[in-house]
Amino acid sequence: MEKLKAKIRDVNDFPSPGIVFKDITPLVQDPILLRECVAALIQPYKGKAITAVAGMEARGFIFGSLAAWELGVGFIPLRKPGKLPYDVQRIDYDLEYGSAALEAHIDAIKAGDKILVIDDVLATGGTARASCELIQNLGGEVVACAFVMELGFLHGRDVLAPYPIHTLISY
Ligand SMILES: O=P(O)(O)OC[C@H]1O[C@H](OP(=O)(O)OP(=O)(O)O)[C@H](O)[C@@H]1O
Ligand SMILES: Nc1ncnc2[nH]cnc12
Repeated sequence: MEKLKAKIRDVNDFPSPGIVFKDITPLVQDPILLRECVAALIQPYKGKAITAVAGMEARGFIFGSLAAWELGVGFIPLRKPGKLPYDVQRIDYDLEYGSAALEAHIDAIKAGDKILVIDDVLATGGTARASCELIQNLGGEVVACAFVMELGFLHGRDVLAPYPIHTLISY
């Protein structure tokens, strides 16, 4: 996983002063590492009963849709407000650098669906926790949350305590 770390770039003071932003664009531009990264993300869930992968806009779309493809299941986009065209359910939450909201189509998940949640970064856990609650509010079951990296000093794991977590890299 050191190879992955080497391709994640620190950008200081983005998007606001004091934040060290973990930029995954060098990683996703590397075709071999991108494949290795997605393979490692989905490894614990191969052969498990997963109905769909859900990913959060925007970076969760990159890893989530590739993971869905590899697992042979569909992808559910959890989007920023006002982007989904049909009827939505919404959830509001806080993150490391502000507050935000996500929406899902009301027919994206059926009762009993088993959902794997995928994103690039687990920071405060606000985004992932809200995503899990949105999925549950629509009747789905969250099987686990998988992330490329975890910012351990922000204790997102505690916020996500009710859910199994899989991360590839920790800072
Ligand atoms: O654990 P948290 O503190 O909630 O932070 C993690 C979230 O923050 C980033 O998304 P962001 O909202 O910046 O959106 P983006 O993917 O569109 O850049 C990241 O992609 C995660 O979704
Ligand atoms: N420090 C960080 N770098 C990249 N994405 C983030 N999402 C929340 N905090 C982040």
